Amino acid sequence: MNENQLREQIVTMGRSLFDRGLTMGSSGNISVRTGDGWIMTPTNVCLGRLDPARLTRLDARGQHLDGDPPTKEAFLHLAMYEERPQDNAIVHLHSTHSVAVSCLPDVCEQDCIPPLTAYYVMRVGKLPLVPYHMPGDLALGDAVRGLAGRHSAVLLANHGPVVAGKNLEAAVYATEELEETAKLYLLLRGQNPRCLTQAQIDALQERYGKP
Ligand SMILES: O=C(CO)COP(=O)(O)O
Ligand SMILES: [Zn+2]
Repeated sequence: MNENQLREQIVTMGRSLFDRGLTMGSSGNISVRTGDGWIMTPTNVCLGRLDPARLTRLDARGQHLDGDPPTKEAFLHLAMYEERPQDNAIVHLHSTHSVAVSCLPDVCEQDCIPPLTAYYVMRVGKLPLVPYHMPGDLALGDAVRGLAGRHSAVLLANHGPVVAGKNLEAAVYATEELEETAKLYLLLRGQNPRCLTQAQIDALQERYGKP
């Protein structure tokens, strides 16, 4: 895809996510890696009403080139890209059920949501919790850097998911799968649901690879 197509794709995906209530107000941000840097959503914009011409462009060193000022979490996206050279897009949302899980007192910090379904295992896998820091806190970058090599998705405590994918479509699919599985997890809490076994997980990863 050329740069204009990537810009249009960010706008289309942002509108779709917002229109379906997957993020609210001016929350969330999206980025894609280009041949010579990144295109990101600007800070304090609604993902449902992005202007392709005003998206932020960063150079290969992460410096602001043009467009509106970048998301306050540009450093967090860059930290994740650094650890995941195979990925070219990142989506961060305040999707309600995922945020709810990130606030639970007894959440497992190594893996916040059990392997309830095949598609969750295929698109997300293990989901570590990143300790709470305020949005824009540079400490989030270090925390994510330590996890992103092994995990394509992380959950920021009391905040929301950050999900990488090989392209924007893949990152959005994984974010949607995460949100729906978080919803299932909350529906099933206290009911001792049957999860996929390790053998079932291994078989999925053998056929479809690790997310
Ligand atoms: O989700 C957000 C902060 O966590 C949104 O921040 P930005 O508007 O700076 O992208
Ligand atoms: Zn956020």
